[in-house]
Amino acid sequence: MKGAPVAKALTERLVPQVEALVAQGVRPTLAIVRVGEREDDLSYERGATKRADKVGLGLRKFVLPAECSQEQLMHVINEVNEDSSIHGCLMFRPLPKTLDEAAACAALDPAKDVDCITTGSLYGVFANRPLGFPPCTAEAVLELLDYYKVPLDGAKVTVVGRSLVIGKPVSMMLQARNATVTMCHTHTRDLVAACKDADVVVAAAGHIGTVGAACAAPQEVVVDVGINWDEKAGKLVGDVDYDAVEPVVRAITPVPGGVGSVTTAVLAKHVIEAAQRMVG
Ligand SMILES: Nc1nc(=O)c2c([nH]1)NC[C@@H]1CN(c3ccc(C(=O)N[C@@H](CCC(=O)O)C(=O)O)cc3)C=[N+]21
Repeated sequence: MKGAPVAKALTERLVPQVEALVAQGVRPTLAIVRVGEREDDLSYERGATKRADKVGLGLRKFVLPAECSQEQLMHVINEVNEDSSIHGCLMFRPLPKTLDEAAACAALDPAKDVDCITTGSLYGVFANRPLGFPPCTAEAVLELLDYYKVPLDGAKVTVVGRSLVIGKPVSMMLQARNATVTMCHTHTRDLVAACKDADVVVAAAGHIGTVGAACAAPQEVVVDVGINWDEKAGKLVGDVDYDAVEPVVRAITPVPGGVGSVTTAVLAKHVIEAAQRMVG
């Protein structure tokens, strides 16, 4: 299951919406806030930049060194908040450990929160109410499954990983679609059994090789959300051992070229919606 056709279908719907806003004198604009040079952040930034070009979004990049102070970061977030030509903000996470991530997230104007980093938006996801936007990556997982007509109602879905960025919210969103969700993590006793028994496995652990050959079964649809830098191979890889799992399972997403490309399309969709709401 490649991401490109899903992203293309989404993008095609977005272009006329951007044109309509531009005709009203508003160019929907995304601010990217990046601290440091993490490979997964840089990958997202490359993808988002290409997507912004395709869709016709404005893009403003705010880059700080990994050793920056909390004050410098807060200053940037404030600048994003105050600038009325910016409609949405994506701040890459995790931030370096020296920074207070929760305080930085809380400082963003909720109206510009296109990736669900503020508490109100998160509440919306957990309460299944349309407040703000869900995380782009979590929504991308659902867009991808819908595009490829993978049934969710009553399906057994195993989510591997419990982060606030992806594992927890995607679990809530799958549950809202009436899936029976099993959340697995580092202390799960039998990850292999939880995966082998599932109709859908969402791998979002953030570690290379979390889902290996032993987890694969013929009925499984595997969505690999991981973006890891493989030092040995010198390339980006997911959480799933693709070569070992792919021959066994019903379907699987590649990395790169899977969820990531859909994520950038969802991000563009959110920025446009944020701009539409601000125009009124
Ligand atoms: N607040 C926050 N939310 C995130 O969702 C988040 C984050 N921080 N930090 C970094 C990771 C990583 N991530 C990616 C998303 C898309 C691509 C993407 O578009 N990938 C292209 C390839 C782009 C390239 O590498 O040239 C693809 O898979 O085809 C990559 C990585 C989201 N993350």
